[in-house]
Amino acid sequence: MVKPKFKGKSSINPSSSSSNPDRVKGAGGNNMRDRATIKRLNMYRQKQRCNSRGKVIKPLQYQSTVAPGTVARVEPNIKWFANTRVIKQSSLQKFQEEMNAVKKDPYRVVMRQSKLPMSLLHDRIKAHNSKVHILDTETFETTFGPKAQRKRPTLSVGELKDFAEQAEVSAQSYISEKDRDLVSEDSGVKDEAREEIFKKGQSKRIWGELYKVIDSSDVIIQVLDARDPMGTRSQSIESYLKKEKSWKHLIFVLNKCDLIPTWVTKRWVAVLSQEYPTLAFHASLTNSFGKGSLIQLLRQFGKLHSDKKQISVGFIGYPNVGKSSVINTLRSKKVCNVAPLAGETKVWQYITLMRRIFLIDCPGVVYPSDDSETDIVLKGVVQVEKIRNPEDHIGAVLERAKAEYIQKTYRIPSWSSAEDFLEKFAFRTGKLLKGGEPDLSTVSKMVLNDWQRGRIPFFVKPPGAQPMLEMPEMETKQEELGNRPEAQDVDGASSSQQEDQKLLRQNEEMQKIFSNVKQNFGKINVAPEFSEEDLVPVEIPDILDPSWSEDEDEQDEENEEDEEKVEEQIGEQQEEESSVSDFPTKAEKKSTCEVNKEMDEKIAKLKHFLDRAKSKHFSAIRIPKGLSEKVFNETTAKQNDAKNLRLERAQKVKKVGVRYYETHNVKNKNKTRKIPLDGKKAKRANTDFRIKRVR
Ligand SMILES: Nc1nc2c(ncn2[C@@H]2O[C@H](COP(=O)(O)OP(=O)(O)OP(=O)(O)O)[C@@H](O)[C@H]2O)c(=O)[nH]1
Repeated sequence: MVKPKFKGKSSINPSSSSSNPDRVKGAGGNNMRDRATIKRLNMYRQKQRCNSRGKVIKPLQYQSTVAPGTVARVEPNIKWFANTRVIKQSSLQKFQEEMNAVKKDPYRVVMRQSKLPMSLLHDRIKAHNSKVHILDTETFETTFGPKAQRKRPTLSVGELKDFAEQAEVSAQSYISEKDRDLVSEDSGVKDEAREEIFKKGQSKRIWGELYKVIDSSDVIIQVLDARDPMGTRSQSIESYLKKEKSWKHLIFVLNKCDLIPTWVTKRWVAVLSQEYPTLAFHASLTNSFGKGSLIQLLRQFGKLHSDKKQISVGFIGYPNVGKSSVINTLRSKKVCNVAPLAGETKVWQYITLMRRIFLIDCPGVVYPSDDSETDIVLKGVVQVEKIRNPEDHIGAVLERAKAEYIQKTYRIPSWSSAEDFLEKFAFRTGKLLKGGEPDLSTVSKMVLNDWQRGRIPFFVKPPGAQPMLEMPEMETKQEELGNRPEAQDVDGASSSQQEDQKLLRQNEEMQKIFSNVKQNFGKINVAPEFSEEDLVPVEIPDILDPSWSEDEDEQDEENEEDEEKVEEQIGEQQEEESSVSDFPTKAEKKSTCEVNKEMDEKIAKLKHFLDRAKSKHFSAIRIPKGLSEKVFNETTAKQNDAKNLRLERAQKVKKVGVRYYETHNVKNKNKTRKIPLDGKKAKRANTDFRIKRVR
């Protein structure tokens, strides 16, 4: 039977176009759009068609369901309000006041912010974004009622005369250079566009990396260069963290403390601690300072976040301040690439410190500032090799560093200008071009390299803050908290009080963490030799007081244990057994043999450090008095022993030699050996020689 032919229009579109939802599967390859996507795309693509009089003749797909001209309304849905809760005005006010107080305190932390209605707080801070809360300040009666009082603008002056005086004063103090809105005539001369190298560390990519690190970290460590902490500090990032990510802990690490006098380190730590907890640090695999304290601090942070599986610690900061070096020091091995060139770290990097603590290295970021090209170069952001006119920046070096240090470092007694200095230096080092011209560019690069690597002693003087040894602020805060009524009335605590107490406990823990961290700055091995003037004799009782040193020793032991744990834990997690063996176990520590061996190693390390420092033209090394005496006494004793031994041995050797040559009448042993004797003769001579010896 013949099948009747279908005469009507088929509802299935046989086209294989990518906009056809009915097309045969596989027509567009494996990556075909699904039916829903095609329908959605078609919906976007459609256009309504109108006739010449503007009447819609082909409405849009969903337009056809409602008659043209109908006012449609979106159906309200209960789901829109699912996440809201109503609270009283007084509760809101209480929350805002108390939370604000906690947020302003750098030593207190609000935990689990995502579970709190923090937006209510932000709403109040950003007043310009929020609605005007008239009812907060004015009652209905006073604003709208029959007794309404007209709101007056608040002026700082009462009379027109005062107002005119104020205007005059402000006109006198006006500085046109600081006026950003000042419209000036185009003189046709413009500043030359900055070279690309001076924009290093400012790219979108680097900022992206920074924000990734901030987002992923629970604790953020801002590494600062001890020589210029304020110049390498970013207050904009700090305020960003305070505003947007205030639940993250921010601490400062003052690195490269070995390049500045100890009293300066102490002052800077005191100054910076007033804003954020600050630790002094010297990053080095063999000779570090502050490693134990930092590890201890991080472990305490780990305990504070016991509800989390692990915590991440992000290291942010200016390029070349030593972020990667600090991480390497904490891990006691080279896990991050380190170089005296800025921009060595290109992308963020995760490193395991312990099973529960991860470190994140971040590329160096240059924060927006008014720094000149010279400032940028001297802060170590630009690679010296890439600078086109290095001699332009030498004047600033000679200005910033004391003439005394320059004289000592380069052995040039005097100079009249930067060019004169460079010429003298070029002649002294023999850096000359064809025809005996001094190679100013090469010597300038040498000076800039020395500056960036800390070979020219330099530091920015700290503001005259009093050394704050015991962090009195912490103590007062502790007292305040202790005196709060909530803290004392524990028994009748309701659920909100319990929350308060939990917060209080966390705060107390935080304070305990910082109060446990004490640093003995006297243990920093300051490398450059500073003049008497720079080594201001500031009284540093904790360095000279023996009890302090004992404390520190104890802490050091604890820290060593910490390090053991770090290594053990890493060893368990990763298969890096070799690093574990670097640290002796307690059983090993007990054997005197091992202790001696350790001491020998330490002495060798110190000697090695001294040699290296000398080879780098450091004119002297400052080692803490107690330590240096101990180590050098031992070294001298050892050297004396070795000398005695050598002498004894030499005498013995001499005796044998004397007897041999005396008895056998051989004038020169070597000569006898060197005489070319062929065949049997040589053999016989040797045999004779042996026989003679035996006899
Ligand atoms: N004297 C001294 N030099 C240090 C110290 N820490 C780091 N350095 C040196 O500073 C230079 C830069 O160190 P890095 O660890 O690469 O610095 P970074 O901050 O990671 O640099 P970027 O990769 O540019 O972000 C290296 O030459 C280090 O040897 C320190 O405590 N003392």
